[in-house]
Amino acid sequence: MSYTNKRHTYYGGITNDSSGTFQYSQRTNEQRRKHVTFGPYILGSTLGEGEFGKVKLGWPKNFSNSSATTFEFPKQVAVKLIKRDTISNNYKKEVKIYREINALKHLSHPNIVKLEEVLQNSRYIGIVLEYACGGEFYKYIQKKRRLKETNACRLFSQLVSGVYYIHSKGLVHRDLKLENLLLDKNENLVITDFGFVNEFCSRNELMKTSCGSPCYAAPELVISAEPYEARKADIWSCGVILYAMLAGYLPWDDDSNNPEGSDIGRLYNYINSTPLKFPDYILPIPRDLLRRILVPDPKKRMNLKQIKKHEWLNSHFSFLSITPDEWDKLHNTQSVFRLGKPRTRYGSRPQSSCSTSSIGSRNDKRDSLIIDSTLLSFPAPPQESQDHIITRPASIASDQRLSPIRRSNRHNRSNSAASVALQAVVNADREYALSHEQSLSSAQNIRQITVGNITAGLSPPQVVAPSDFIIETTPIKRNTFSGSHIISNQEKESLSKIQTGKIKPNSMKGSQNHQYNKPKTQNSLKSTKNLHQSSSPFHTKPRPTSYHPGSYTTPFLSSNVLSIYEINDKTKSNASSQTLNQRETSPFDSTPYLAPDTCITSCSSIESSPKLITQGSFSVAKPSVDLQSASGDLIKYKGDAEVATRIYDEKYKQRRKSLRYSGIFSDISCDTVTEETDDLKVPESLVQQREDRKFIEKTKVESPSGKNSNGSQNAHAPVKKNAIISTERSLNETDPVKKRFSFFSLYSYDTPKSSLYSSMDSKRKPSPPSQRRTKKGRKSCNFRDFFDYSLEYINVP
Ligand SMILES: Nc1ncnc2c1ncn2[C@@H]1O[C@H](COP(=O)(O)OP(=O)(O)OP(=O)(O)O)[C@@H](O)[C@H]1O
Repeated sequence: MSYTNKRHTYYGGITNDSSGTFQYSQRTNEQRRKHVTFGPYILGSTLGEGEFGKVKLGWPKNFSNSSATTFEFPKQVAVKLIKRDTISNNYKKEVKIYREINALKHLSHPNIVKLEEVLQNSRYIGIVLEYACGGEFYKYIQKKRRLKETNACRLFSQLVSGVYYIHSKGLVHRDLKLENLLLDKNENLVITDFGFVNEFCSRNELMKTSCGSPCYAAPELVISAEPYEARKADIWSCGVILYAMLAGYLPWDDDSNNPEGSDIGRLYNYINSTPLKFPDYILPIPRDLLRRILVPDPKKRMNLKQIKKHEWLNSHFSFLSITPDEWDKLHNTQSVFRLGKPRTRYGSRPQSSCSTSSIGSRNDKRDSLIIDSTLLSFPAPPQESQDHIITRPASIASDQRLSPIRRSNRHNRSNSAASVALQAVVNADREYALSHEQSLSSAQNIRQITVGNITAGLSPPQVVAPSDFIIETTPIKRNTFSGSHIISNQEKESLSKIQTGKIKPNSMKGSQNHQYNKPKTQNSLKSTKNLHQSSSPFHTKPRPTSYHPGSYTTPFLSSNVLSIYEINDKTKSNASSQTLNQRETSPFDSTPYLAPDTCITSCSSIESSPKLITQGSFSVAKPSVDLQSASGDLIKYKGDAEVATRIYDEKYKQRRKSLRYSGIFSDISCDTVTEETDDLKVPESLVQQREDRKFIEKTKVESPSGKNSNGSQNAHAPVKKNAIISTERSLNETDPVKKRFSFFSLYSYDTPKSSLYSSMDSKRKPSPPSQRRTKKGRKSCNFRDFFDYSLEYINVP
């Protein structure tokens, strides 16, 4: 059965002939004219649609095949196009974009989506991201109904490694969920959507802004008005994701008093009071891990360090023991340390970059560490990202909720696509089981076979791009029950080779570590099956979605939750009495005070071609103002004569050449937070910034004009208003103001259905930047202003 995945269609002159081999066909000028371009990229099919607009597949305009005999695939990217006018009046959206870009520039990890660059023209901002061709993770689970333990273990390890890395940088994701996970061509997990990212700055610093989706949000975000430990909230979300991987549905959705999950307060009370339940097929060891992660009390919840050491993840111990510093160094040494795709029955080589790998691993045999030489041959810059704001859900009909088919390609949080999809799978299962009560066991087998066949049929063409050569560092031999891969000595050697200097994963003793007596996979599965059989047909599976935002009805907040916030509002001091609405309007609100490094140059001409606005590092200087301009926003490709405008300073160019696979540059001042005990240390630079802030604040109080009591110019005045801007912003984060109401940040800011927001929006009419000040005196501004401030900041000598 042939398989054409339209989503990943490459229109750049490749034809797929009947024999399954790709050929390069000469593009005529006529064909070229049809191409829509954005800066140096030709845009292809729409990969998805989100809050900010479409995400398009892209590839370099001026790609030329260097080899006459073989075809090399151009590097594909995902271009997230954001219409400037959709964000110009929406500060929250501005902030999300800002956060996302800034965060991604500091993250360089194989399981975190990579920001290539950011371009803009007069109409669009384009965030160019690494293309995760494996598709959306929730669809992957949906296709498989639930993941095998080995596969779930592998993917969860990657999630943990990625999240640990994020935390090590002093950041927290705050919106981890299935919808924000993608897969790369090797079926590795890719964490995306850093729109809610924030920094936690110091040990146990608590956050005030609740983010994330209700299904994945830690209970403390909802049922308590206290600031929360953001890393622990991320860990909760990881637990929910793991549960969904293993069970095929989300936990805590069987409250008969709240069958639709429409009362969020009740749901979270239910979570707090009801022990976690597991379907029979989840085995004791992963159960144990889940029980320790999904603990409502964040203080009792496992931290990532403990999770990494859990028995269930022993087979991935070596991978998990690679420290954030080591990841950074690995990337800085021009070597790429990538995870290989689990072997499929079609062979071990990776799929072409044009293909999708979301079909899933068939064998789950490999989790080897691989040096992907293709990556060495491509100069690649920083990283990507995405944003998510959850739209205030409309109440959807139950039939809609059950539909596995999304109405459109639109990535609509209001329907919590992952939840809906998972629910549909489970419902289908249930229906099936009901209609085949007497022969459930055999029916299940048949279903499995059917799924297997479909999967096989859908497998993409097996094309080996010459550049897809992978060096597997060692033959894989397993000695664990799950078939998970353990790094062998040979691998260790290879690993050490690519690590220059003293880089050595701090612990490579994984192979000795997981020889505990777990049952063999087959047995496990067998026993699972038996259990499943025995429990059917009376086994009532919990519904797959306790909470998808689409299920909320109008009073989506339970009164008890609401009252907490009302009380908080009343008790706010004068200084902190600004309403939530007002707080929400500031683009600086809860924005990380990491020095902004995004350079948006003002577009003087209406029609200007996209310009590079992100340069990969906080220390990169502002691009020259006299940016070239050429015609065209999203323009039809007019042939080679058209020169794409792309701004690099020479220094940046050099860096991009010398560094592969990441936006982590050697001169980045983004410290790695290392763990001492169970908690992470604060980066020194952050401590310093905090001290500076305190000093500046003190100075401002003493003398607003920047002069000290002696009338002389304050010694720190040269730190300039830029630092003060940063200070003001970050001070806001540390205000002793009570936590802002959780759900306001969960829903879109301008959805007409949101009555809560409609009133806010009316108060949020933008005024000229110079006039805009919140009650706290923080200056707020539009997107352009916002980045201008960023520029000022980074230009401080
Ligand atoms: N790097 C990528 N590779 C492949 N597909 C992607 C990539 N980034 C985004 N997509 C696709 O585009 C869809 C929408 O992207 P994204 O989630 O980033 O948009 P968004 O504006 O943040 O919207 P939302 O907040 O509603 O999710 C995703 O669901 C995914 O299918």
